[in-house]
Amino acid sequence: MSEIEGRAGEDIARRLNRLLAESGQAELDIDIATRFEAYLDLLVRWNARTNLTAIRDEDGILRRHFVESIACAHALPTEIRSLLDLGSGAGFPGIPISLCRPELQVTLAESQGKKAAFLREAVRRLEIPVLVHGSRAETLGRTFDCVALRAVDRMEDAVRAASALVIVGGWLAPLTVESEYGQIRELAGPAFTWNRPVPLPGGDRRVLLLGRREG
Ligand SMILES: C[S@@+](CC[C@H](N)C(=O)[O-])C[C@H]1O[C@@H](n2cnc3c(N)ncnc32)[C@H](O)[C@@H]1O
Repeated sequence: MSEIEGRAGEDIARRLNRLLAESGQAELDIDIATRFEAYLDLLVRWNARTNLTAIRDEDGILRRHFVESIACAHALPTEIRSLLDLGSGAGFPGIPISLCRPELQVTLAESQGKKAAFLREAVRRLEIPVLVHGSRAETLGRTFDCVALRAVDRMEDAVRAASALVIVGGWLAPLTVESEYGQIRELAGPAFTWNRPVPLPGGDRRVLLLGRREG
């Protein structure tokens, strides 16, 4: 077993905490880290027969999906109470956010039926207070304190849809690459003012953008 795959005898919860420490983040309480282990197990098993995420190996999922989503969870404003993950796919970043920020009412919007079925099963197994909306986010009929989005195809449509679902005084939170900052600002429009981008772990100039809706 290579160093990248994990140290011999190291369980997933400990491996996740080691990766978090290596990326400068606080380690998770062992009960939360163990729930991430259950999530990983479910995801890998479903992904073997349903195309939930192109990243299929445990180490890739831990590094690319879990560590980045956990960093996002801790960087989101503390005052928010409701959060929508628009285009959640296999649950990123919404499920890690719910595990790390249990005070939040999290909604996952995912329009593909198989992915939404996976999300419902994950929410049931992990016993997290998360609502799964198995349709397009635009049909939700309500707004949120924060709308996060990550790797959603057709960025123009996604950013416009996400912007419209943020309450006045709330936050638009795209996880993206630094080079897309200008385009996202433009798409969100003049109602938003933007904080300095928050660097995300893992390289590739990945950032969390935080735009506050002023009107
Ligand atoms: C490439 S996946 C990314 C998933 C996840 N956010 C991630 O970072 O791994 C994008 C997902 O967004 C979903 N999607 C795109 N637009 C959507 C919308 N308006 N409402 C709900 N789901 C949407 C697609 O069905 C797809 O599963």
